[in-house]
Order: sequence, then C-alpha cells, then structure tokens
Amino acid sequence: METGTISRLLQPTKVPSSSFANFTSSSSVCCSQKRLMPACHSSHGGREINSDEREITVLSSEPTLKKSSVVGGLSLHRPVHKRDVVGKTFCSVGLSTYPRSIVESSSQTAEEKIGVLLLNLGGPDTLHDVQPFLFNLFADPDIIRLPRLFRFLQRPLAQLISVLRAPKSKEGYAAIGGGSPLRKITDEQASALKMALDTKKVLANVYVAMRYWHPFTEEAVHRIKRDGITKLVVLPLYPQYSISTTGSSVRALQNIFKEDSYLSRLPVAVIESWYQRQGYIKSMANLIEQELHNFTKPEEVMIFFSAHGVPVSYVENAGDPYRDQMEECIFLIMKELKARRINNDHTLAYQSRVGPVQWLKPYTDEVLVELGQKGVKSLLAVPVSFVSEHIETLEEIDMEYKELALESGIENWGRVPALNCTSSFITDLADAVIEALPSTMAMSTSTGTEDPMQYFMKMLFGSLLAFVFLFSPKMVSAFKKNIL
Ligand SMILES: C=CC1=C(C)c2cc3[nH]c(cc4nc(cc5[nH]c(cc1n2)c(C)c5CCC(=O)O)C(CCC(=O)O)=C4C)c(C)c3C=C
Ligand SMILES: [Fe+2]
Repeated sequence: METGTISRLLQPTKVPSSSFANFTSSSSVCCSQKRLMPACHSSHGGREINSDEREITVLSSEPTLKKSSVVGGLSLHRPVHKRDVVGKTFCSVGLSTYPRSIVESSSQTAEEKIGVLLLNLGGPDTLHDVQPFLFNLFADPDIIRLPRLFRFLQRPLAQLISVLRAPKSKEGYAAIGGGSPLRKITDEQASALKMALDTKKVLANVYVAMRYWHPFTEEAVHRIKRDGITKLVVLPLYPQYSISTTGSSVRALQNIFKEDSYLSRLPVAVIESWYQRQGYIKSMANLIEQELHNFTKPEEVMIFFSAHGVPVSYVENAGDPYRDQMEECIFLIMKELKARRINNDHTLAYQSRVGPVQWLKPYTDEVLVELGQKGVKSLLAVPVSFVSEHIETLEEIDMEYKELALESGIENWGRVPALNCTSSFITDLADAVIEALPSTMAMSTSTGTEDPMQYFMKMLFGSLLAFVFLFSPKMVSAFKKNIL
C-alpha cells in the first residue's frame, strides 16, 4: 500500500457498501453441551442509514428516550445524539439500557432458544495463513474504501497489498509465537459468557463469527440455523463502533440474513457499541489501578491510552463515530479513576497505521518520543480499542513501542493487560445481552425470494398511486413554482 495511486483510491465514500468474505468454518459453545469449559485468564486477563431503515423508539432507564432502528432487519441500539465532554456533538451508537421491569418480563420461555453471536476480526492461526488472512482483510470494502467506479479493482488490489505486506506481518506474528491468539481467546470469552448467562438463569448458545479468518461469519450462521435459535443478540467484541470493525462485521451479517427466509424472520438485536457501560469502565479502571501498583512511584506515572487508529477520512468524511467514542471512553475511565483518588496525567494516541493515507493523530510512536524528550520517566500503556491480547498488544506495544520509549528516555515501562476473560467484564457483557433481549426484532420479510406475481402487483399499484399523486393539479403547480 505504499503508492500514491492507492492513496488516491482510498478516499472514502459516504455510504459503506456490503462486503463478502470467504466462509469455511465456525465455533460455538452450545448450551446443550455438558463439557468442561476451557480455562480463562480470569485474573487478567457514520454508520450509513440504509434507505430501508425504519425507526422505532425503545424505553430507556435513562431520562432521554433512545432511538433504535431497523437496518436490513437488524435492530440496532443507539442513544440519541448528545454532547460529549469537550462540547462536540457526537453520534454515540450504543446499547440502550432498559428498565428492570422490561428485563424481568423477558424471562425465558421453554420453547425459546437464545443465541448470542460474538463478532470479532479473526487472525491467522499459522504463518502460512498470514497472506490469505491479509487478502480477506484488504478485500473488504470497509477496510479499503474504493469509489464505486473502482470497485472492480478491490480484489486484485487486495491480492497485491496482501502479498506486499505479508513479509512484515509474518515477522510480527512469528515474534508472538507464529500466529494470532485471537481465536483461542475469543472462544474462551464465548465459554465464559455462556457460563455468566447460565448463572443469571439465561440459557444461551454462544457463537463466534470472525470477519477475516476462521471461524467465518457464514459458518456461525449455519450453526445458528442448525440449532434452531429463536432469538439472537449480536455482540461485537469492539467497545467502540467503527465502520471498519463493527460496521463491516454487521454488514457481512446483514448480507447473509437478507438472503435467507429463516434468518430474515429471526428476532435479532445488535449491540453496536458498549464502551460507556459501567461494568466495562470499572473493569478497565481495575486493571489500570492494579498495574499502577507495580511502579515505585505510582502517582508519577503517565497513563498512556493507545487505541488502534483508523484513516482520518473515516471520521471526517464518512461519519465514523470512532474517535468521539474513544475520547468519551477515555474520559469515563479517567472519571472512574478520579473517583478512586487516582489523579495521574493521561494521554491518548493512535497506533497501527497502515499505508500512505493520514490516520487519526497523534500517532503513538511520535507521542512516545515527545514524552521522553519532555522528561516523562514512567509510563503505563493501556490498549483501549480491543478486549483481547493480539498482535498489536503483544508485538507492537510490548516490543516495538517499549523499545522506542526506553530509547526516548522513559525509564519505567508498564502495560495493562487486555481484558480477555476478566470476570467483572464478562459479567457485564452478560448483562448487556440480557438488556438487549427484549428489543430483538424480526428482520424484514423481503428475502429476495418474493413471489413474482406479488412483486408485479405491488409495482403496478405503486406506479398508479405515484401517477395520481404526481399529476394532481396541486403537485404540478408546486413543481412549476420550484423549478421556475
Ligand atoms: C478497534 C480495533 C481495530 C480497528 C479500528 C482496525 C482498523 C484497521 N485495521 C487495518 C489493518 C490491519 N489490521 C490488522 C490486524 C488487526 N486489527 C485489529 C483491530 C482493529 N483494526 C485486530 C484485532 C487485528 C488482528 C490482530 C491479530 O492478533 O491477529 C492487520 C494485520 C496485522 C498487521 O499486518 O499489522 C492489518 C493489516 C486497517 C487498514 C484498518 C482500518 C481501516
Ligand atoms: Fe486492524
């Protein structure tokens, strides 16, 4: 991706398009299975509005009413726009919370089979998988956003970029043991979530759908159908919403759902983002507090939040709420720490940029050097955009950034572990699922398999109505007035 031509092609269009992946296998944790759960590291651990979008209002325990919408039949939860801490308007797409009465009235019936679908990015299991994994990633129009006219170039470009990037990526994966730990950790999170739901008397199957590597979304969906799930909660494992992560995964799911008559009728709720949940904020604050104790002078440590970046154009041209949500998330974590009398300095920077375009600033590597030059001696890195250990925590932060920081004059380095299966965090995810259950909604019935006669009749009546409406004398005069 190191060429100017590609950089020009990477300009985002306002409306993210549908995307497809190669599908092969999936994993789930079935509530009927009586096997031992894998061990968890419990101690450590924008969006475009489609034309077919309908709006509904759901009850909220907060003073404002929340709006929920049905996009391609999936019910999405987001609070109405509000002002963030620095006074900017942000579009917070997130989980609505529900009054206790609604949660209680949604107690599970005998015939109900609840499914929870965890969405994640996926990572190569072996070094051999790295190039095909990168191909899937770059072939996603939500990752490389070509103008519609150039979409035919998406796959050849993905092939080229994946081949060019593979050697560098392979080095990274080799340094962390020869593959990504994502699949194992996500499976463990699925098991832990299933157990947390069981404890709360909600029997559910938990499925994992990865966007770019095994188990792919289609296989997870196949299992959901096979198990006869009657209600589904979709939970992306990204606290903050980005077009490139949750947006892409949900779109992949929508594409599968709208082609299938069973899935299009299945009541579904999508939890679009959950960075503002108290359980998540408190779990992050716990990890930071614990890690600060490892320094000899904890109060002098700079808390350094490092988030995965996205190209600036996503936020500034395509309406991605990612940066606003990230800033609000950091504000909430710091507020929680202050309530615990932890008043350390903090800063936020963005890591992992790829290619020649501008990414969100400030860049992590540049800020580390600046802090070293300014005389900061102790620094605690906090990965904040992702809830599992992965290549960017284990290699980029623990190796590259640590080395850079020490070279730049920082003497004491620490890193907060990813949440992984931290029990307070998993319990909060279980609560998020339970709160979302009452608002599951059936997908629209248009499955692409509509009866041709029905379609013809609809078109005929539609055209007649439009004709009558458009050529009514009132409309004609209004039209003339506006044009002349
Ligand atoms: C919130 C998290 C993430 C955002 C936002 C995101 C955007 C984004 N990523 C790339 C390019 C790459 N990402 C890669 C791996 C990767 N990315 C995330 C998370 C976010 N990405 C994860 C969890 C992983 C998997 C890590 C693992 O352990 O396997 C890679 C491959 C690794 C590498 O070569 O660096 C690339 C490439 C873009 C272009 C982008 C936004 C447009
Ligand atoms: Fe990424």
